[in-house]
Amino acid sequence: MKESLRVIISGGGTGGHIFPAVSIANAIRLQHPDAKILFVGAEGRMEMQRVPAAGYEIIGLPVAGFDRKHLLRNISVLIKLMRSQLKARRIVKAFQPDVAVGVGGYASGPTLKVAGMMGIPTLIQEQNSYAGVTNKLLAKQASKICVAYEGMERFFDKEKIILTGNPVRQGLLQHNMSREDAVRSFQLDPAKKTVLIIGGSLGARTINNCVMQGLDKIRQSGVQFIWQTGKIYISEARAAVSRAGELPMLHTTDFIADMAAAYRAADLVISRAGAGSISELCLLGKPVILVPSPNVAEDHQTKNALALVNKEAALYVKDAEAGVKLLDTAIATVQQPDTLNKLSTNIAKLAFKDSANVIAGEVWKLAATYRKEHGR
Ligand SMILES: CC(=O)N[C@H]1[C@@H](OP(=O)(O)OP(=O)(O)OC[C@H]2O[C@@H](n3ccc(=O)[nH]c3=O)[C@H](O)[C@@H]2O)O[C@H](CO)[C@@H](O)[C@@H]1O
Repeated sequence: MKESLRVIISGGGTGGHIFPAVSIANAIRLQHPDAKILFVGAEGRMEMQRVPAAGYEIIGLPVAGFDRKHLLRNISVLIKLMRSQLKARRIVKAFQPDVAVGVGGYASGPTLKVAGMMGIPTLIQEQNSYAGVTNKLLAKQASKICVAYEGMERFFDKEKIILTGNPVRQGLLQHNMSREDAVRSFQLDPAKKTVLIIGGSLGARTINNCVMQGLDKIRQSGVQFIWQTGKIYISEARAAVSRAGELPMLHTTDFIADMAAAYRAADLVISRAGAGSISELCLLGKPVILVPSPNVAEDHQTKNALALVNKEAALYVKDAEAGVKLLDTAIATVQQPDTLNKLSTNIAKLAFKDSANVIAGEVWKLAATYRKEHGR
C-alpha cells in the first residue's frame, strides 16, 4: 500500500460511547501500526479529555442535543448543528479518511453524515439493546453496523448487521496487578471484603443517595467500599462524608481512571446497567448488583440488566427500591462466597471476547475497498 490507513472515529458524550471508540482505535493501531486516526467529538463533552488521555488527537464540533422540553431553545441547537456540519466537512476534506466510524452520541451525526455524502464508507457501532437516535439516522447510509445484542434487525437492515459485542478497553484485560496491590492503591485494607460502587461514567444520583444515607451502616459493616460519585456529585458526597467523620473503610472519588485496579480490588460490584459496564463485568467475570437507570431511552438499561438476571448472572435492585435494599443486599452478598462464585461463573459465560479486533477487521475491509477504488 502506498499510504497509511486513515480513519476518523466520531461520537461520545458518555463513557459508554467513548471507551468503545478508544478500544476500536487501539485495535486498529495494533493491526496497522502506521494508521492515522483522528477523533471528532463534541466541544465541552467528556471525550475532549478522555480521548487525548488515551493518546489520540481529537477535534470538537459545536454540536448539542435537542431539548425535548423547551422547544424554543432548539433554534440555537439547529444553528450549532449547521455549524457542526460545516466544520465536519472541513475536517473530513482535510483529513481524507478511507473510512469513518461512528460510536453514537451527538458528534457522530454530522461527521458520519458528511463523510457518507463525500462517498467515504461508514461503519457504526451500537452498544445497547435499543438503538440510539443518532445511529438510527445514520444507519441508512452506513455500510456496516456492529451490534452487541441479538434482535437488532428491528432497527437496522439485517444485511448490514454484524454481532460483535462491545469493545472494551484493552488495558482492563491485560494487567497483572495482585488483588492486594489493587486494594492498597485505593488506600484500603486487603484483609477486608471490598465493594466497588460505580454509577456509569457520569455517576448515579440514586446510588449516591443510598451511600450518603447509609454512611453509618457502612461504618459498622465490616466491609470496605470504593465509591465513584461522578463529577457533578462529588462536592455533595465529600461534604456528607466529612460530616459523618472518619470513614477509613470508604474511598470516595469522582472518577476512577484505573478501572482495571478497581475491578481487581472488588469482590462485588454495584453498578448501573450501561452497556459498557456490563460488557466489562462479563469479560472480567465480576459478581454484580445491577441498579438500572430509569432515565434512559426506552428503559434500555432494564433490558440490558434483565438479559443477565434471567441467566442468574447478576443480582437486580430496582432504582425505586435501592434506598431500602441496596446496601443491605451488598453487605450480605459480599460475605457469601458461594453466591459470589455462582454469579462470577454465570456472568463470564456471557462475554464477547474479541470485539475490538473483529470491528477493526471490518473497518479495514471497508477501507481497503475504498483505497483500491481511489488508487490510494
Ligand atoms: C445515563 C446514560 O445515558 N447512560 C448510557 C451511557 O452509559 P455510561 O457512559 O454511563 O455507561 P457505560 O456503562 O456504558 O460505560 C461506562 C464506562 O465508563 C467507565 N468508567 C466508569 C466510571 C469511572 O469512574 N471510570 C470509568 O472509566 C467504565 O469502565 C465503562 O467503560 O452509555 C451506555 C452505552 O451507550 C448506555 O448503555 C447507558 O444507558
